[in-house]
Amino acid sequence: MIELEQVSFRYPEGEAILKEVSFRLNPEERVVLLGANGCGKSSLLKLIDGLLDPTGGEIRYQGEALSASRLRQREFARHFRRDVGMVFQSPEAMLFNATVAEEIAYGPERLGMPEPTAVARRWAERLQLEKYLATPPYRLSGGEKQRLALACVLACQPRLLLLDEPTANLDPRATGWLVDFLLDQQGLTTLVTTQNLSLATELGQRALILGEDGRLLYDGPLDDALTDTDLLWRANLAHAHRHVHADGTEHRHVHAHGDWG
Ligand SMILES: Nc1ncnc2c1ncn2[C@@H]1O[C@H](COP(=O)(O)OP(=O)(O)OP(=O)(O)O)[C@@H](O)[C@H]1O
Repeated sequence: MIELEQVSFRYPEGEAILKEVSFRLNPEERVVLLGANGCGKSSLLKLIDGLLDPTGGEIRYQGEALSASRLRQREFARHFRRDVGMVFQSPEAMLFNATVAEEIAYGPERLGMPEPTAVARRWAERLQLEKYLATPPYRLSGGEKQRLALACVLACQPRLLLLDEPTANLDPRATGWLVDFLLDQQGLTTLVTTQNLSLATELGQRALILGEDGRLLYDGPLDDALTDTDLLWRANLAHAHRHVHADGTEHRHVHAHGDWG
């Protein structure tokens, strides 16, 4: 469905963020993207969403190279934008309409889907936002904004869904809803970033782990990655802390993030 070949990226005047990253997402795969803060996960999702252009290598969507110039071509842009949806880590970045109802209806309307107002109402209900339909998005709480951002993207029925830390602001009920929703979807490919390794297992079976040097450290079964302390340590996804015993002796424990036992 989407293929990255030796993709490198740097922001203008910045250091290299991603170095020769290659992988392929197959239709209906559920993949979790893991890595320490600042290693380039959000940048990678933005590259796949066509919002940034690689500085090296190539990204292909259904066999066609993705680039700024290709995305200026109306037919391709329409088809790509219809198929691919992304929810940003900071939901504010994508909320700009006057009301929640208009915000959710915006995407379906632009894509020419039938009855965008009814679609917006339905998604507001699913994400328990119906009482805010006439409210400006900026008045919502952090978790409500996150649910609204999800509603906006899901209402467009994407085939490839890119979610950047989608549960960071969500309470357990909304997190459970999202996990169940994603499990129930047929024909959907998902790439999700999370710092919560306990939740990761609910979001995918395959893990991509980015190292702090911008290279892909691991591509394989999530379960295997989560039991590989050395790998997690190298990716800075594990932490160590001291245990002091009653007799005064000490020793260090290594834990994966999200597992503070
Ligand atoms: N617009 C930008 N211009 C320049 N540098 C940027 C920009 N956006 C991000 N960066 C830098 O790129 C690096 C990777 O950022 P990115 O947001 O992709 O990391 P991340 O893995 O998603 O981090 P986190 O887990 O903290 O969300 C960081 O060092 C960041 O400071």
